[in-house]
Amino acid sequence: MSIMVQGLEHSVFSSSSQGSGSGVGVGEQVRRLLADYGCGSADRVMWFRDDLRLRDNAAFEWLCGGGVGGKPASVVAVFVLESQQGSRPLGRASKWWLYHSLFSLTRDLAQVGVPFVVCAGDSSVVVPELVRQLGARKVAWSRRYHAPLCAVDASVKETLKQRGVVARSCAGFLLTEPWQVRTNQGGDYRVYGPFSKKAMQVLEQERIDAPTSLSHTVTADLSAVRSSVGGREEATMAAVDGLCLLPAQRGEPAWDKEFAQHHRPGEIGAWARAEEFFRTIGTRHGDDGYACGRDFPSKQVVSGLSPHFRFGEISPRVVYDQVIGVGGQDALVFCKELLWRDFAWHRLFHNPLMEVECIRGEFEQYPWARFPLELDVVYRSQPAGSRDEFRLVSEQFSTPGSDFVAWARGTTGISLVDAGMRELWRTGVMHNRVRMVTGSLLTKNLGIDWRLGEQWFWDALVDADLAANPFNWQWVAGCGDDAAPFFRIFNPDTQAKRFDPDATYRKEFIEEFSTPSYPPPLVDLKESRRCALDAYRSL
Ligand SMILES: Cc1cc2nc3c(=O)[nH]c(=O)nc-3n(C[C@H](O)[C@H](O)[C@H](O)COP(=O)(O)OP(=O)(O)OC[C@H]3O[C@@H](n4cnc5c(N)ncnc54)[C@H](O)[C@@H]3O)c2cc1C
Repeated sequence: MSIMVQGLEHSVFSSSSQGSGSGVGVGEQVRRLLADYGCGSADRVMWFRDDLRLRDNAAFEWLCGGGVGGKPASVVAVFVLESQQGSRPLGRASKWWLYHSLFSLTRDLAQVGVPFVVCAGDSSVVVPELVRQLGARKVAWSRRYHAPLCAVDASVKETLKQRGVVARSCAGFLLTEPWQVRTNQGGDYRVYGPFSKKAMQVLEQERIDAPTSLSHTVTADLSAVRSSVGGREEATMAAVDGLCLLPAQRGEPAWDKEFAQHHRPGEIGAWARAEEFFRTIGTRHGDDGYACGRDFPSKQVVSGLSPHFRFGEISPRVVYDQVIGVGGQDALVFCKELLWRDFAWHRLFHNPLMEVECIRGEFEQYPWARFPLELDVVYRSQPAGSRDEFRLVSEQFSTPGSDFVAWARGTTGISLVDAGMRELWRTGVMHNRVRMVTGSLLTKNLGIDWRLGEQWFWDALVDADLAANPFNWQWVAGCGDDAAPFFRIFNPDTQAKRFDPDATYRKEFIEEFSTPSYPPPLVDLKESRRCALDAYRSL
């Protein structure tokens, strides 16, 4: 299928490698696409994926280094919204983020005169074809670590190699690559404690071995880069629009109306947030420091960097080095949190089916409620506050289904859970402690399969991450690697008393907090806890 977008009709390719529904082959589609951008030829191609930044981007730096025969190199950048089998389609909130991040990168690339080709399709076909038509001799990208995506990259590399094109992949998405941190026997880690200890040793060794390469003042020598054709910013913007990443472009209600108040996607936004965090980690200590304060959702002590890491707008190594350099307990605790991200990817690398299968196989027998999740129905249901309409929608579901809608829309009558789910809905993020509490209520008190919660978070989080999301859901449900023991069931009321003692957080997100219109609890916490433990013992 090819669609018409503000005069640019070639940005969405058929998912088939053979051609579009209109019968035009990929080769012809790419030719037209490049014509839209006015791109004739280029020496080099940078394939951007989850590394939407120019600073501290090793692949981009490598590509931009040196010219060709004494002349500056000409570089074309490309981003493909991948549609091939095996790539998990982005959730709605992530699409919102991507839209703005691509705009930001478009502007940054335009400033250095690099044309940025944006399209959708099967990257294993589109990228080699684009390289061929441009006549490029060098291609670079940042590595990724999920098996189906690794397979795509390997196939692209092989195709390019056969044509004599040099393809180089570089690290940059994580602090440590999943195979870098190994047990003394050479195996992978399943427990976080020893993993983080070893990972910190690896990072320290890298710092000793190559101190200058980690200074992070190096950015690509952009003066050596000149586009042979000049930037076509408008063409890129039209192509980004053509991807239909925003709810309004798909005719959905404006669930994103508050997002821009909370987030600034893109490299500049990532640095603004990081610099603010670098200032606070060195100046706030004790109860208000990161180590203690990070568990309190109303204290603004966490970094808020997760969506920026997710889209690679800032490198985790820059942040790690800067924070560890501050010294002290708060800095150390933060760096260890950052290593949970690496651990999740380490586990996904060794368990590519983590999103669909319980790591601890016996949990497949747990009697969790499962039902087909129709996210559109949840989106159409009324937000909190309109109970009558909400009931109308939930009547379409079985009891567990309607419980799920109540959970997703923040109308369970359990205040910390409702505040978290409404925070997620309104802002696209949720505080970590509240993610744990909401996940526990869904899987243990409401008895609903963790995979349904994972899907909702995948759709609603701007930081939805291929590894961190299923990894943490399995952690909460008790069936994952180094997971919370099943019998440790969070009591949301006790958690609220402890971490939101004056209800500041709950009042921020629940307008009708403590009023008669706030619903009664959907579930008896004690009784449901007892049922969950009985079911667990029967495994
Ligand atoms: C059920 C559930 C689902 C989650 N889904 C995601 C997800 O899809 N994407 C995601 O990035 N995080 C996820 N997390 C982890 C965590 O909640 C977020 O990383 C954190 O809330 C982001 O806020 P921050 O950047 O202010 O964190 P900070 O406290 O400032 O931490 C710094 C960074 O460390 C990393 N980090 C911290 N905790 C974790 C963790 N438990 N697992 C992995 N990385 C961590 C993140 O990259 C984060 O940005 C999930 C947690 C739970 C319990």
